[in-house]
Amino acid sequence: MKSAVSSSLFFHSKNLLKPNPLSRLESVFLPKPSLRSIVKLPSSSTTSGLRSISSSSMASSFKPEQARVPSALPLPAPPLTKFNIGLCQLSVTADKSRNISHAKKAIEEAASKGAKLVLLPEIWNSPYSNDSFPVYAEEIDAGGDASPSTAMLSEVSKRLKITIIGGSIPERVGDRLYNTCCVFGSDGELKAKHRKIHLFDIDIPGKITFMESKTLTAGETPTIVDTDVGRIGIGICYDIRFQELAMIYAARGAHLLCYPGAFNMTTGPLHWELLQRARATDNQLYVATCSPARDSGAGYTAWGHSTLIGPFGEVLATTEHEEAIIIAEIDYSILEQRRTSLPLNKQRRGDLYQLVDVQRLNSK
Ligand SMILES: NC(=O)CC(=O)C(=O)O
Repeated sequence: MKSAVSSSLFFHSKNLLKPNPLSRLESVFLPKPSLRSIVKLPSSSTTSGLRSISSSSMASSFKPEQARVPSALPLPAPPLTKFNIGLCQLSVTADKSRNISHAKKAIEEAASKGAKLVLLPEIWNSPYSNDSFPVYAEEIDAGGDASPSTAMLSEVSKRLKITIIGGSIPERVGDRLYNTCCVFGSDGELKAKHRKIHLFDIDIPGKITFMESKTLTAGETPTIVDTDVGRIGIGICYDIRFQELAMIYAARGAHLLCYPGAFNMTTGPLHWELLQRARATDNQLYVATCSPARDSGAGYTAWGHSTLIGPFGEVLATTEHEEAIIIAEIDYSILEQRRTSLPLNKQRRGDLYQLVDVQRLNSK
């Protein structure tokens, strides 16, 4: 078992940031002529045979508003535009009460460094294994002693007046187990619960075999929640591979997608950052992820590399595989800027394809 947390175990992201590419991106945006010329092409002009774009022709014949069914909601005005997010990349042990007190101290440290939103890793109160899930599972809806992990999250979010996306823990409901993320508002109330929709069943011979479906049941609904720090869509780890979920959240007006996740040593190096940047770039919103720290002696070795991605696909803050607390700024005013400069939402071809949000459609 690892020693209890001390603040020296944690690092401010500034020490660990990769060179911030935003400055490079700004220089892409600042000379604006190239982008302006794309947007301002007169509707009659063509370049090398490419069809020109103007919002009037798109609205009439390309039907961008019909590319999302029901139509996409406008981006809501967030309660605040700029704030700090804290990503707590935590070590996880077999000692559940240590994991809970460790997470509590990390949240307190993130808040003391200015985080108004804190994100925890996937399965932070238990080892990530099918043998452990039933043993560590909690009855979240019962609360109190039946769910010490979420009782802690509720207490700390209320005391510190912050929003917490509580990573995930194994949840028991009758004879079923779920991989569940709880969102607590700054009043300590449980605002939303996301049960991992896509179970992680993988078999790459000689590399990694893991079947979550041996013990877990898949969740049934996408989860998007209005908080003090904006509208947030939730996915857990493998959920990030399914772009339709992220597209649905974007069409419902999400500012930020949060994915607690524990990628592994086979897929992590190739896919983890790629998927985060893809979800952010395609949907022109922020994406935040949080992994457990790596424990090479564990049955399942997590890749680490918790990250914040901006709406142009830029890595704003990241870390390696050790324990870390990343503190990074989110600025929602960038969302409209990016969407104005690169107006994907006005350029979709609703005449050629449509994304159907089944839940929203059926609730009409
Ligand atoms: N652990 C997961 O849920 C997902 C993962 O590791 C992968 O998709 O790869």
